[in-house]
Amino acid sequence: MCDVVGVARWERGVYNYTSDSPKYGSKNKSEGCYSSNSSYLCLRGPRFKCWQGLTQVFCGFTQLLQASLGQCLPSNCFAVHHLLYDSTLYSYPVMARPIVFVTSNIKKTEEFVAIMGKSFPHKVESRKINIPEYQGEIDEICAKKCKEAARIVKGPVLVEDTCLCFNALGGLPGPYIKWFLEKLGPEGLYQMLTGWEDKSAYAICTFAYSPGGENDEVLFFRGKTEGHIVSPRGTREFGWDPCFQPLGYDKTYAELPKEEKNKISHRSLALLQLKKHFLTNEGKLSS
Ligand SMILES: O=P(O)(O)OP(=O)(O)OP(=O)(O)OC[C@H]1O[C@@H](n2cnc3c(O)ncnc32)[C@H](O)[C@@H]1O
Ligand SMILES: [Mg+2]
Repeated sequence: MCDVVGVARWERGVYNYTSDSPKYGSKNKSEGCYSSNSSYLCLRGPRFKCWQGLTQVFCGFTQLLQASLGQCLPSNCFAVHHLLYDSTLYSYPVMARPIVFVTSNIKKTEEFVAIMGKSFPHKVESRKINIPEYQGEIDEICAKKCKEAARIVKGPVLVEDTCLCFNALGGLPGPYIKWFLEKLGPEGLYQMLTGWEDKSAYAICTFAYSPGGENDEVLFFRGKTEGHIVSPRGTREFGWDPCFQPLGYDKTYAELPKEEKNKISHRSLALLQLKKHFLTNEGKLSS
C-alpha cells in the first residue's frame, strides 16, 4: 500500500499527475507526466527526502498509470527507476505505446518495413484504415489525415501522403495522383504530357506524425525524388512506378530492383528525416 494521495487526468496525450502526500507535507507536492511518445515516465517536484519516499510516490504513480494505460506499462517498471542529473527530476523507462502507421496501401507498408528494417528506434505497428482523400496543399492534407488517424487510433500515429507532380502542369496532379492513376493508368499519365516537351516530374512523400492528442502538433517529414514521366516499363506492382524514371537512371522505379528503389525513393528520403527526428528526440524527457 502506498500513502500517496493523487489526482490524475489524461489530457492531450500527456498523463498529468499531482500528488499531495500528507506524510511528506505540501512542500513535497509533485507532478508527473507520461507522454505517449516518450519512453520515459517523469516525475518533477521538490527534492524527495529518501528513496523510500520516492518509491512510494512511484508506487502511487505506477498504480494510476497502470489503471489508465493497462498493457503499456510493464508491472516491473518501478524496479528500474533511476535518479537523473538534477535532484528534482526523476525518471524511469516505460514501454512506450507503439506508433501506429495508418495506411490503406499494403505496398506503402511493405516499403516502410523494407526501408526501416529494425533500425527505427520505436516500435511501429501498421493498421489498414481508409482515411478520406482530403483536398488542399500537401501539408494541409497530411495534417488532416494525421489528425483523423489519431482520432481513430487514440494514440501516436504516422500517416503518409504521396504526390506525383508534373512540372509542365504546374505541379499537378500532385496530391490528386491517386484519382488520375485510377482513371488513366500509367499509360494515360504518360499521354497527359503528349503536348508538352517537358516530361520532368517529381515524387514527394510526406510522413506526418502525431503523438495522438487532439491538440498535439503534427510533425512533417518529407522526401523528394526528381525524374521523368516515360512510357510505362517494368512490373505493375505499385501505382505509377512503371512511368516514373528517377533522374540519373535509365530504368523506371518498376524496373529497378526493390532495394535500389528503396535507396533513392521519395519514401526512403522522407523516412530518413523521420528516423533522424526519433533518434534525436526519443528518450528525451518531456516536461
Ligand atoms: O491510405 P493511404 O496511405 O492514403 O494510401 P493511398 O493508396 O490512398 O495513397 P495516397 O493517398 O498517398 O495516394 C498516392 C497514390 O500514389 C500511389 N503511390 C504511392 N506511393 C507510390 C510509389 O512509391 N510508387 C508508385 N505509386 C505510389 C498510390 O498507390 C496512390 O494511388
Ligand atoms: Mg490516400
